[in-house]
Amino acid sequence: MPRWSRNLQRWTAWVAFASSLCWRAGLAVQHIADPDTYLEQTQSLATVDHPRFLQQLALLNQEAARLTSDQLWRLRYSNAWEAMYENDYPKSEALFQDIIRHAGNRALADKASATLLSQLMLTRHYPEAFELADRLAARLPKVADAEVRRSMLLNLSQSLALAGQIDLAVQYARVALTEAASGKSSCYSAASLVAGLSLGHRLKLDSPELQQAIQACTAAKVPVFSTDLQLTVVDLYRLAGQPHKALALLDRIAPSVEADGYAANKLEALVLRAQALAAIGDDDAARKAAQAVVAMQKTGDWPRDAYEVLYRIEKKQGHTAAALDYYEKYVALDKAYLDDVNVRTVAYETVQQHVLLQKLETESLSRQNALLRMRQTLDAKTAETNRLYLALLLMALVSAALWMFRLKRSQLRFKKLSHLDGLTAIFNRQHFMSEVERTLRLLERRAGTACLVFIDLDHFKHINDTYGHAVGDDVLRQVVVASKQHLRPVDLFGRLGGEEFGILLVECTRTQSMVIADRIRLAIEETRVEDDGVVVGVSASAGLSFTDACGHDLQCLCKEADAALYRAKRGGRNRVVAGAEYGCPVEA
Ligand SMILES: Nc1nc2c(ncn2[C@@H]2O[C@H](COP(=O)(O)OP(=O)(O)OP(=O)(O)O)[C@@H](O)[C@H]2O)c(=O)[nH]1
Repeated sequence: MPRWSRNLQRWTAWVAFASSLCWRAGLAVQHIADPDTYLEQTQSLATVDHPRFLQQLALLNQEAARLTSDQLWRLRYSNAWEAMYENDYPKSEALFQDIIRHAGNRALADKASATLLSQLMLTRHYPEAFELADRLAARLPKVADAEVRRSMLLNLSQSLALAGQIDLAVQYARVALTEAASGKSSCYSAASLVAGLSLGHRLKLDSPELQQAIQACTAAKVPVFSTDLQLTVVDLYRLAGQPHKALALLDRIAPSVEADGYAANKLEALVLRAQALAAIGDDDAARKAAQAVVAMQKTGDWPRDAYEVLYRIEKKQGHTAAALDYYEKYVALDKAYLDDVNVRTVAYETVQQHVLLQKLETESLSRQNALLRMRQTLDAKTAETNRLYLALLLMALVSAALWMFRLKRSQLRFKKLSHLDGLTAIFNRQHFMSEVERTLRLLERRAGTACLVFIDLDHFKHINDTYGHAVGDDVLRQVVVASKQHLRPVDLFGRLGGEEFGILLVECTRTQSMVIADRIRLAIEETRVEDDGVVVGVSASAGLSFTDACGHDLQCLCKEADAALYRAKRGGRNRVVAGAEYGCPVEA
């Protein structure tokens, strides 16, 4: 079994370690003159000089009142890191979450997210870890800070490798390696790449990635990582069935393992030694090494592999009871390991399904929104079209009403014109007669009186013949104007034809009618029309008939008025003659 796959705790521990080492170590600062520098310098001491880190952190917490809001958030990050270091995971998680949600400092929130991811993996909170990994992966393209990016890339690589996503894990590690700016960061990134390849069973003794990582970590003087990579080589010898080479290398790096004082490497070296010794048949030495491992740690992957070595040795030597005891212990720890692998895989798959579902829901929601927006646009367009139709309808209605109004007006005008004489604009014969008839009917009902007057211009032919037809027309118009001046609105006035006119004087006695008719005659006589300096005059004869003689019979009235007119002409013209009173015409 490759060492990376059996050793989650070991890997997560050094990823966190690598993340913390990213912070530049500087000179010691004894007092807080510049809080920004002091904060940065304190965090850089976290792994290189932990007691001093604690001392400075305490001072910073004492002086918290002097810090700005942003400095307080950075102090909170150091407090969270310390809580994580002390295995107070609930406290560190609460602090990291608070920074992620409320710090308002994007770079600090990203840094906290990356560190929290490493903690969630370490504490086996896989669903939360993979959800956070998903968010970090989405956030990664927007992260500009090189150190925060590397921390995110390393943690993503680790968590994805442990979820069985080797391709992605290797890809993230390669990106981190490409972006590595310093010797140390090259070492961490190259080591991460080796870890990913090893977990995916893709690492060989001659893999260039392994040589590159060893060189990078040796050059950068990161002994813990150099030793760790040498242990990887030992493991590859073991897997390749070369236990002697494995033991030789273990002997060579033993001083470094001791000098580093890194417990995980010590345990790893012991397990590998036990396995190699067992492989060459040195059971006693193998037993001793394996027992040293279980003495140091009771649970986890190292004791599991140690128990396996012990079980095989006891079995080989026929110590059935001891073999069974070790076997049970080995199986229990192996089951725990396999369970953990399953939990990781299921957690990763569940998170991916959840993310997919969320994406689908978001897509479906955005589709619904688009549909809603289209519907709203359509509704707005329909409303606009309806308004347009309404406006058009209104315009059509107004136009129709206007057209009808004009039609009616012109109809009325035509009707009025059809009632009038074209030359003089008084009633024409037909309308005059019908109006006289209607008025007589009204008068008859209330026993009113009326006088019908027929007027005929004298020798009008002579005027036409002498001065022309146009002068004759002028004379006709002037005669009408002069006559109208002696009529009331209630009286009816019409042109009966040629130079002949009719008047109905309403509610007039015989005497009053005679007076009015004579005034009209005089007015006509006084009418003058000028033509090229020549003054043209005219006279008229009139015949009257009365309702007191004819009753309200139009025919009788016409006949009597006509007869009276005839008599006026015969009598010498330019005069008014009344119709018979009981048949006797009276001459005015
Ligand atoms: N200028 C003009 N002349 C008209 C019009 N209508 C009829 N006349 C003329 O009026 C004249 C009427 O002539 P007559 O019927 O002989 O009557 P008169 O000449 O007036 O003679 P007495 O009625 O007997 O006095 C004719 O010459 C017609 O041509 C018109 O609208 N305009």
